[in-house]
Amino acid sequence: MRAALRRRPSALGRVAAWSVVETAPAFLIGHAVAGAIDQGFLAGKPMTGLGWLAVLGAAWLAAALAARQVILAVADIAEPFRDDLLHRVVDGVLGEATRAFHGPPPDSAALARATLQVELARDAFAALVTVLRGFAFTLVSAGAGLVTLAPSLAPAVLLPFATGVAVFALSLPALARRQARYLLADEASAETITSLCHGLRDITACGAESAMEAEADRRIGAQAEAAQGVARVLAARTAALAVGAWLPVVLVLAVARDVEAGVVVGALAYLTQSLAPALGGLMEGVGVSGVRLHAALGRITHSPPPLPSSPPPASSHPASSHPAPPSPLPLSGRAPEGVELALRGVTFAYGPHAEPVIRDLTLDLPEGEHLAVVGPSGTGKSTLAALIAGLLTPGEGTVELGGTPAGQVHPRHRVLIPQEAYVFSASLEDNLTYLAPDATPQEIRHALAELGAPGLPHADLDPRAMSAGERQLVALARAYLSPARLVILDEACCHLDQAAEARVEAAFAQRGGTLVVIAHRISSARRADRVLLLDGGAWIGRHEELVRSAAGYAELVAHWEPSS
Ligand SMILES: Nc1ncnc2c1ncn2[C@@H]1O[C@H](COP(=O)(O)OP(=O)(O)OP(=O)(O)O)[C@@H](O)[C@H]1O
Repeated sequence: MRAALRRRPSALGRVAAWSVVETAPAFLIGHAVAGAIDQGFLAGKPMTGLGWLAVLGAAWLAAALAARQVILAVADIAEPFRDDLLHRVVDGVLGEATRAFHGPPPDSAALARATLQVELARDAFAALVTVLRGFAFTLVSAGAGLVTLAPSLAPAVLLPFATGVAVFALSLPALARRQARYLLADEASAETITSLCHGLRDITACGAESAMEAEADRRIGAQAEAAQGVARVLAARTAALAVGAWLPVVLVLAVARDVEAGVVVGALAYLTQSLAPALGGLMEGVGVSGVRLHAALGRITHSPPPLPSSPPPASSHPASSHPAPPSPLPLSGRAPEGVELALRGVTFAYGPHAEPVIRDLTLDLPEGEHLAVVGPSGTGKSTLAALIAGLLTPGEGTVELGGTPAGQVHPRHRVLIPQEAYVFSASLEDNLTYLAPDATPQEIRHALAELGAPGLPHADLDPRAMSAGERQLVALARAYLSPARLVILDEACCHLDQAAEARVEAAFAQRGGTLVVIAHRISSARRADRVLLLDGGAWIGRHEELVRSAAGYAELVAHWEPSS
């Protein structure tokens, strides 16, 4: 900051020169008011009185023009300050990435956060320079005006004013600490809630809603407490303002004996029109911009302090994070009676004014059936999968599993495996038995053999070190071992080769229960008992029937065949 101020002496000079003009009314106000009253209106010379007021009006006009110039000059100081900070941030992040050549790539999210802090720092810096300058020049102008107008009244104004400034200055360190704590708490709750939103699907799939709700609650509570801490220190500002700005009014009136009326009003004008607003502006400016600048610079120059303990919730993208083991499954949720899946007139849109993705879909899937869902991208296959799993609620119609609304079925009784499989950092056994705590080692071996995954490492899994295909095999084996009678594979084999995919689908088909596969290869559709085509409308039938009866399906098959 010092470097930024020193680098532009001409801008500093302009700031000072225009500040003199801007704060000239602070000097003139008392003299003009006293002159207008004593020499003009009380002396029976209204034109003289008006003349004094006109002088003051002209000074205010010039001050308004000067204020504009001050802002431009301050910008000339603040912009290079911003550029400087930005260089440091970019150099720092890129330098770190270059040094750790074989390490992870540059953290672009951290860079984006840091550049945001730079913008905040620039704004706060400009605001602080403006406020401090305004306070200093107003203090000098109004102080000089007061001392020259009414030396006998000056101590009654200036002493309490200095006390008010001191009280405020003393409260600053505590305010800075509490503001910083508040900013951290705010960031922690934003981060938690963002990652909860990103991991919503996994959280629901794992039944971790109540644990995650408690976590969000904890963060929001901490933020509220930090905000109350800030508010308590801010109360000290009210005391400082009372002592510095309003006590002098009483003192001036108490000691103003043998002083002309115009001089008393002039002295009070210095206080109420110049000094008190300057003190209020200082408190607001330093209390907000100063503390904000302090926090932003702290963020930029130091790594952020660790957030309060407890790991973030699992992201839906294992490769980009270290998911922690999910919380135990909740006790709520029902076991369906049978697993016949029934969709009745289901319509679903992602917003009240959005076009429905699924429109009036009716579908019956008896227990044990294997259904493949196919269709061009964006036609609602994943949305249907989420509706069947009870993760989304239809706007109209019903989705029931064995007579129980899909949303009320306990997570153990239906499993949805998305494209990005969820694996947490724990042993293979922990991962596989999450939905089947009683599975025996023999059952685990059997599941892995059936799915063609006997070679998975048994030691603690590091999701980031595993291939996407390995992660899918872990998730598939976990679903295979679970008691779920409805399994939904939403492109869950997309990272496996065709042979491995065929083996997995065959294993699930033999396992029993109902199987819904969102297919990304024609071979998946061929293996299914029936195929549901979503292409804006919905068509259902056996593969051969659909090839004949649905032009969209024939086109899709023709498109897929060469690569299948
Ligand atoms: N959370 C969401 N909010 C708003 N719109 C969404 C959301 N998820 C999906 N959509 C939109 O709903 C439509 C259907 O999406 P969906 O993912 O179900 O299609 P899909 O057939 O599975 O596509 P793909 O084969 O590419 O995975 C798309 O237009 C998509 O942009």
